Amino acid sequence: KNAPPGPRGLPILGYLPFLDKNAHLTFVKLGKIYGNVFRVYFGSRLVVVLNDYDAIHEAFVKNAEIFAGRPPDINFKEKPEDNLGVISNDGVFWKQHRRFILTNLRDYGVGKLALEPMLLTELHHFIEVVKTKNGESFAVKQLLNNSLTNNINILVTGKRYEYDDPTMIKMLQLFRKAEMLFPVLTVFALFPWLSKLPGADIILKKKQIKELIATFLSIVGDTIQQVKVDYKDGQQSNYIHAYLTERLSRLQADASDNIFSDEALVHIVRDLLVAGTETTATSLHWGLFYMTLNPEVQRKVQDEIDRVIGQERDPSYNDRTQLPYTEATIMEIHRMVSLVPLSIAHRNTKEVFIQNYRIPKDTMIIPNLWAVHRDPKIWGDPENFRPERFIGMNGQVMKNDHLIPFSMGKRACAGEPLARMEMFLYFVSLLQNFTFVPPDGKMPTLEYYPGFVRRPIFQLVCAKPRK
Ligand code: HEM
Repeated sequence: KNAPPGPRGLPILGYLPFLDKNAHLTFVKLGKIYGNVFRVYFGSRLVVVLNDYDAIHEAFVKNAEIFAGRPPDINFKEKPEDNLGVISNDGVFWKQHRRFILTNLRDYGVGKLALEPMLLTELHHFIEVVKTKNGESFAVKQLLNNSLTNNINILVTGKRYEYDDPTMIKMLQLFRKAEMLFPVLTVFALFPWLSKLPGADIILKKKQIKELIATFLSIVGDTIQQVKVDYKDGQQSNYIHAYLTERLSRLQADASDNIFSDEALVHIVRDLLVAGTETTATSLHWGLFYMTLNPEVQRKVQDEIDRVIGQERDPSYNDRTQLPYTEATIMEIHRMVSLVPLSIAHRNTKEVFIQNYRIPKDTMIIPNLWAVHRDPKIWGDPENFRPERFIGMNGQVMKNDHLIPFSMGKRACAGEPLARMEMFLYFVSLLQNFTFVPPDGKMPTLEYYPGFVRRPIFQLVCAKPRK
């Protein structure tokens, strides 16, 4: 009764055979037929899709506590002890770990000027390497991964790696393998039951995924062991040290408190490294394509940077109030990219009504962030790359609540302040130093691989030095 409407699927398979490999596009079409809260069946599992801003806001903000759950099986977990990370967990474990991550990142100066020197040091290394390309075309993603993984590594483990350090090389190989497996990992995130079918080992590369996860956890485990060597009681100089201190003080207060544990630490560090590298690196990758494709926008951003910062001084996060057009361009990149188009699935922990539809307890909830960012009712001309849409009459940045690349509510991206700082400093520094032109005379295409992160298929950029 009062269930959301939705298409009929096939027996057993549900709507699965009718989904585009980019499910967000299928959902936009279904939204036009069934409205912006509709249901589909993935196999026998009920899924409710929230397909516009109002529906997502009503669920994730107005009913934040109820929608803060995650489906228990979305993250390729075979045993309960595989579920010790922060991204795919919920309940008390998730709440306490999430709070600890947010407090820690804030304490290390994330989102504030205190973090800037660290980010700028890493950024200088990155810019110097881009300069060595001498205006020739090159694949930038690997380098972005190098640099952005260093930022999150310094915060979490206290370590920075040279780009040719064996640990860095090993980590980046894993990121590359993970990227290749994104399409199948997404299949498992949405249809976990498929992993139990005969043939999943081969067709869905289950074995490779298991190996990848095991190798990643083992590298993280080794790193934690190294970081522990110089740990002294009470130290908080990086996330791992702070975690050990917190665990100790909890145990002193209550010997049975096992929420903070050695095993959980490995999974959480893994989550932070993965979430903190791939996302910002891919957003910047797209950003450079949009600059290549829109030279007049690039010129305006560069003029603004030259006027406010000049060619010599490093950018500062404080400059953003003086760089409205640059800020607006970064916002437009986030909107066009919609990096995680279907975010990460949520679960409602109680029965609830959204837009008068009854959503039974424990339903898998998918917010279509892509649909919000391409909604013509909000943006008018959503297909056009037009930073001016974020500039008000007074020439200042005009925030728009409908821009939600980090999602909304209690589960919104825990790294948003870090990502915003990185996006600003890297983008400004890149355009201060280089002009991006079509590599080998070819315009980048905007095609992307299927998967929960929209990754461009085109790889090359060409960075012409400006000085
Ligand atoms: C442009 C960059 C980024 C984008 C677009 C992005 C986007 C997202 C989105 C859409 C989610 C899911 C939110 C939800 O479930 O409703 C998420 C979760 C998360 N992100 Fe990010 N993210 C970015 C960068 C980062 C960085 C740099 C970190 C590093 C700490 C990070 C850490 C996390 C974590 C830990 C979660 C899980 C939060 C939870 O489940 O409570 N992200 N992110």
